[in-house]
Amino acid sequence: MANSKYEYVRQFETHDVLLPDTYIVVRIDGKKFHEFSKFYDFAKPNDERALKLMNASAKNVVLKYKSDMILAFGESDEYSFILRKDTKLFNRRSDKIASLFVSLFTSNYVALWSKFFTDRPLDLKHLPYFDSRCVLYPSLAIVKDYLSWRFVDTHINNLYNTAFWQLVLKCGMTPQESENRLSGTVSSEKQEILFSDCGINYNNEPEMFKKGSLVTNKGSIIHVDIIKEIDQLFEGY
Ligand SMILES: Nc1nc2c(ncn2[C@@H]2O[C@H](COP(=O)(O)OP(=O)(O)OP(=O)(O)O)[C@@H](O)[C@H]2O)c(=O)[nH]1
Ligand SMILES: [Mg+2]
Repeated sequence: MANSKYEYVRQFETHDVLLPDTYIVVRIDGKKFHEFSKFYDFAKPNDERALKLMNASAKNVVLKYKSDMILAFGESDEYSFILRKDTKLFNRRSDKIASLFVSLFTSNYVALWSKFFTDRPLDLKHLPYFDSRCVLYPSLAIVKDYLSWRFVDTHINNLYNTAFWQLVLKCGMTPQESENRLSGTVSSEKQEILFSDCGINYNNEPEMFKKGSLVTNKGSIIHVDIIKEIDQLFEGY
């Protein structure tokens, strides 16, 4: 197309190119999923259908960009996609990567919804949407700490939420009473409360709830102890 006198406005576009030779993590997070999960009556604290839908959507993102991907990890309404430090994807433009990942994820989430929520169609006034950001990590050691952070977060949140909701749903406590019961307790005490008050052995809870979900760059979805496996997961990167 011929240049027009308006062409100069292009100069105002900035391209935020991510530093070379640096690991890129794209993290997406459900917007207002507290409300969204309430509207669609997600099971508390973990809805298996919702988590599997997140995993299936993430798997399709991983497979689309598998040669650039090391792995992805998800819990609750969030997913992190960890890219190779030498990726040249979209010339390492941050806006492109963040926006394409989150729109591909969201379109998959919507398209696959009915496969997991078989008797609850999506309501046009309550559609899912996600935010997205690219974060750079300069060394493999820090990338490992990043993944370990998300894994430990999964564990801490899940233990608290499991104990909190079991005390409410099984023991008939009010949310305030349940919060008071758990206030100031460490992990082992929460597990003990779960066992003594609710008859639940935390070790027997589903692996996906306790450990989150990891998508390998071949598209397998696994639930592993990230801290134990951390070096193996990043071997060769
Ligand atoms: N019941 C239920 N709720 C879930 C599940 N997964 C995610 N959620 C909800 O999603 C929220 C995710 O946390 P946040 O991302 O901090 O909250 P948010 O409402 O999405 O807020 P923003 O991300 O800031 O928009 C949780 O606090 C829960 O309320 C689930 O499996 N079951
Ligand atoms: Mg959220």
